[in-house]
This record gives sequence, structure tokens and C-alpha cells, in this order.
Amino acid sequence: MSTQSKQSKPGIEQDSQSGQRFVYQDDELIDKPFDWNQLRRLFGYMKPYARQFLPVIIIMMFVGALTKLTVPLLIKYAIDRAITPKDGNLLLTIMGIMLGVYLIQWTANTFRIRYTNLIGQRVIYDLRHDLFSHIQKLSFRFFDTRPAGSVLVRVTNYVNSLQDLFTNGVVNLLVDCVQLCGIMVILLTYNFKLGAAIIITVPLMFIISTKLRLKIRRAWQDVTIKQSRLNSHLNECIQGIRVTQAYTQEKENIQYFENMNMVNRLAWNRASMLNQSFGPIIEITGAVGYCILFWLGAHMIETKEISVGLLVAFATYIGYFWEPITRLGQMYSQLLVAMASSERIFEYIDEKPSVAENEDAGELPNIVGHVKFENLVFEYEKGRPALKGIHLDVKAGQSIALVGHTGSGKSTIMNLLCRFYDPVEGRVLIDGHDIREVTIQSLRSQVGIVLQDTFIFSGTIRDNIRFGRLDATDAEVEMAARAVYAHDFIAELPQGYDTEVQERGNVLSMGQRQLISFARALLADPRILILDEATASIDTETELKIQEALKTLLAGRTSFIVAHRLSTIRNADKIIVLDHGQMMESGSHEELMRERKIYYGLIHAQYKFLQDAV
Ligand SMILES: Nc1ncnc2c1ncn2[C@@H]1O[C@H](COP(=O)(O)OP(=O)(O)OP(=O)(O)O)[C@@H](O)[C@H]1O
Repeated sequence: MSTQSKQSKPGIEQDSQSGQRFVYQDDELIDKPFDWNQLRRLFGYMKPYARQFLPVIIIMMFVGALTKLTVPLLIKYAIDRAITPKDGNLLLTIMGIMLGVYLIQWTANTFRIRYTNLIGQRVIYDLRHDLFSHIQKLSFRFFDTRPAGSVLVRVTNYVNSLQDLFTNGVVNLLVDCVQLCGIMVILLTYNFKLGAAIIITVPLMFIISTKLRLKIRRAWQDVTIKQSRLNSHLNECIQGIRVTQAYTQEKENIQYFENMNMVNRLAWNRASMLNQSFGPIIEITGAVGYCILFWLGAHMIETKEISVGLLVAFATYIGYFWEPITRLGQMYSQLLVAMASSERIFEYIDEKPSVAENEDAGELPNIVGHVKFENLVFEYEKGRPALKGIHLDVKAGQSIALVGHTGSGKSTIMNLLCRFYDPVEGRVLIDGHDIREVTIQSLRSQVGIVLQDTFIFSGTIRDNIRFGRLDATDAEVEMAARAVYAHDFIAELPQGYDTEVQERGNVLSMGQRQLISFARALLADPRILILDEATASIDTETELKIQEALKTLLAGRTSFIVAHRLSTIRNADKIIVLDHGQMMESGSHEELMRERKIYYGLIHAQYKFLQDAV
């Protein structure tokens, strides 16, 4: 299978033909001993509901198990006391009792299943809630290193795979244990010799099942890894469908997906075949038990040690006896799947945000917007510095333009100002407060950002603008939209501000999306505003309008504009030129043009490009 072919690094899967396309970081294969602590932690999720539901479940479980155990005894009495001596009345009475016993059993089971489902659903709900809310708090660094699909799969599939364990597994385990113990006690009490002879086959089953356990466990882990990879690929393909179609790569994508799908199917087949082999193997061991029973039992009937009724009852018990053992075997693999899934879920829940809030972090008071970068050094990956000692003092209300070649570190400085990452060395001060010493919420609520990749959420246009400040009135939303010249195009939409836009705003043009994110940022009314390449996809006419709007709106705010286009940066109070993470020049447009260095070169190149284009 081509997709299985190369493993360049442990845990990394590459496409075999292209070598480079679609490289996925796999979840490591978990091969640790059974982790009781983790199991305890998982079951800790049942704790809040234990008091409310467990007593009923346990009572119902005992009632169900005990009524089931009485049936073979009733059969024994029916054979020995009613059928053999031909006592019709007694037989009818026993039948009546049996019917009653079945009714009680059915009622107990119904309630038990209902309450177990209630607990199970709540546990799954809580677990998913914990996982999702924790992921929301994780830092950019976490998402830098993981494909979105593999994060998705943990919140959906891995949590779902615990459903069986909590809705059936746990209680079935208890029911089976009670039933198993009950049968053993009855067998040994009614006839120790015959009972012991049957029970002796149990170790045989355990030896066989232990051998299978390891294989089953590994096979299920393999399935979860393959599924995660499939999800990552699927997510990427859907997100990138436009590029795929533009470059007519659909065939290659389908082929690659087919391979992955096949690998996934094979992994499932293998795991489920191993799983299914568990039952028949136990049944064969069960057959050994029947052989012992009938061989020894027939002999004991002859010597009058036991009655025919007891032999039939024992045979029925053997049926009951192997059933829970089979289920326990299945339960074990269910538990292993759950362990593999929960290990991955807890791995995320335990992940500490790399940008953590100090325990004694205070609120950042209302700021005026004085920003100071002190010797900022930063690297995304060890040994590859993205910023090398940035010093910058920005007075409140100043507008700063950051320019430089692509990859020179402009966005990185802004990432540090918003505290999406922490610097390796140096610090960022706002009004004299080190931003690592204030709460993240109080910092980010005063720093507005319009990212290069403007994100539009599913919902109405109004909701999307209101994302900047949830308590803004409709009038305020409209005012912000008017200020950035977004109102006109919104008003032309069929439902105006109430027009529904789907995820990522697919029905809007790039420029329209940017205008909406402008309005969003303005509504938030931050003292510091960051515009990251925000004007790149707006036509010249709109851009001129926006320049005008921004002039009034930025008045009194500290602003950082990351842009390549001359018109955007010309009006800035100060222009900072970056190169390979270093600050090379700083000054006004005129000053830097006089210096005739990097900035001069950049502007010159842009003019030349524009002239050539005309
Ligand atoms: N998430 C990331 N993980 C690893 N490296 C990164 C990451 N983001 C940026 N880099 C690297 O850091 C350096 C600076 O990137 P940055 O995004 O700050 O550049 P930029 O000047 O904003 O570029 P552009 O003008 O193209 O947006 C680049 O070498 C880039 O490859």
C-alpha cells in the first residue's frame, strides 16, 4: 500500500509518490502498560452523578442478576419435583413464578439501561466540554504544530468512542461480575465436585484471552491513528478545495484519499477480526466445560449423586457462565479502545498553554497606548530566530508602519504585542506594564487586531461585526460599518445586516471580508490597533476612502500597520524597516527616502513595478 510506505521520521506519514505532499504528524502509538490512574481519572467524570443515579442502577443491577440466576433453579425444581413425579399443579405454579421472575428482570433491566444511558451521556457531554474549553485556551504554538483535523478528531471521534464504555460497558461489567460470582457460588453450593470441575476451565480461557489482549489493543490504537490521519487530510482538502480545483489536482487528491481510506479500512478489518475471534475462542472453551459437565454429570446421575434437574440447571448455568466471560473479554477491548482515546483526550486537556497567565496577574488598567519593545528576541523553532533584539518606543497615539521583505518578522512583532507568543528574551511594555504580568483578557480587550486572513464566522453580518463587542447596539454596529465604508455594500445585500454568511464568509469578496473585520475592530474601540496587511485586497478607490476613515478613527489610538503598499504607510508617524528579524531603519517616509537605504530600495522597487504595470 503506497500510503504505508515511507516513514521518514517516527510518527510522520508521507505520500509515497510525491514524497513531499501531505505530510501528517501522527499520534504516537501508545504502548504503555494498562494505566489505572488514567482509568480512575476517566471514571472520575462519573462522580458528580454517582449519588443521584448509582444507587438505583446498582439496585436494578442486583435485582436483574439475581432474578436471572433463579431461573435455572426453578427449572431444576420443575424437573425434579413436578415433571418427574407428574405434579401438574406444582408445574403450573412454578411456571407462574418463572413468568413473574422474567417480568421483574425485564423491569429492572429497563430502568438500569435508562439510568446508565443518562450517566453515560452526561459524562460524554462533560468530557467534550472540558476538552473544547481547554483547546480554546491553548496558545498559537499548540496549533502551529498540529493539523486542525487531528484536533477535530479528538473532540469528536475519540470522545464518541468512550460513549459505549460509559453507556453500556461499565454497568455491564458490574452485572457480569455479579452474575459470574453468583453462578460460581451456586455451582459450588449445589454440588462442589461438579461445580469445581466446570470452573476449572476458567484459567484456560484467561490464558488464551491474555494472548489476544495485546494484539487487540495494538490493533485498535492503529485504527485511531489511521482515522486521525484521514481526518487531517479530509479537513485540509475541504479547506483547500478552491486551490485543488484551480490546479486540477482533484484526481490526485481522490487517489490519495482512497489510499488512506483503504489503509483505514484494513486497520478496522484487522482490529474487528481480532475482536470477533475473541467470542468463538471463549465458546470453544465453553464447549470443553459442557463436555466435562455431561461426562461427569451422567456418571453422577447413575450413582445418584445428582438429579437430572440439577444437571439441566448446571447446563443452563454454563450458558449463563460463559456469556459474561465473553462479554468481559469484549469489555476489555472496549476498555482498551477507551484507554487509547482517553489518553489522547487527556493529553490535550493536560497541555499547558505556552502563553500562561501569571497566578498573580492583575488587570491591565485602561491604557493610553504607550508601547515599548525592549530587546525582543523570539524564535518559533529552536535555533531559528525570527526576531533578534527589537527596541522600539511608541508614544501613545502614534501610528507605526512596519515594512520589510516577506518573512522579515513584521507579523511576529504583532504576535508578541498581542501576547499570542512570549518572547525568548526581552519584554513588551504597555503604559509601563510588562504584558506578561497582566491578565490576557485585560490585555487583548484593549488591543484590536485585523489579521491578514480575515475570519468570518457562520451567522449574520451583524453578528460578525458585533464579535468585536458583544453588547454593541444595532446602531453602533451600523456606525462602525459606515465609518469603514462597509455600510453601502451591506445595505445592497438581500437581507442587509441580517444576511447570513457561512463559515469563512465564502459568499463575500476578500475586500468585503476585510471591511467587515475593520468594522469589527473599530467597534471594539481598542486603544491600540493592529492592521496586518489589511488593505492588501481592497481596490484603490476603497483604499483611499479607508485611508480617510482611518485617519479620523486612528486619531488618539496607537496603531501598527503591517503593509507592503506605499499608500498605506506614507501617513505613518514612523516607519520601521525590518530585515531578517532585525530593525534596520526607522523614521518618517521623507527621512528614510533621504537616507536612500533599504526603505528607499523597497519604495523604488514598488514604483518601478507599478510603472511597468501601467
Ligand atoms: N507559526 C510559525 N512557526 C514557525 N515559523 C514561523 C511561524 N510564523 C512565522 N514563522 C517564521 O518566522 C519568520 C518571520 O515571519 P513573519 O510572519 O513575522 O514575517 P512577515 O514579515 O510578517 O512576513 P509577510 O510579510 O510575508 O507576512 C519567517 O521566517 C517565518 O518563516
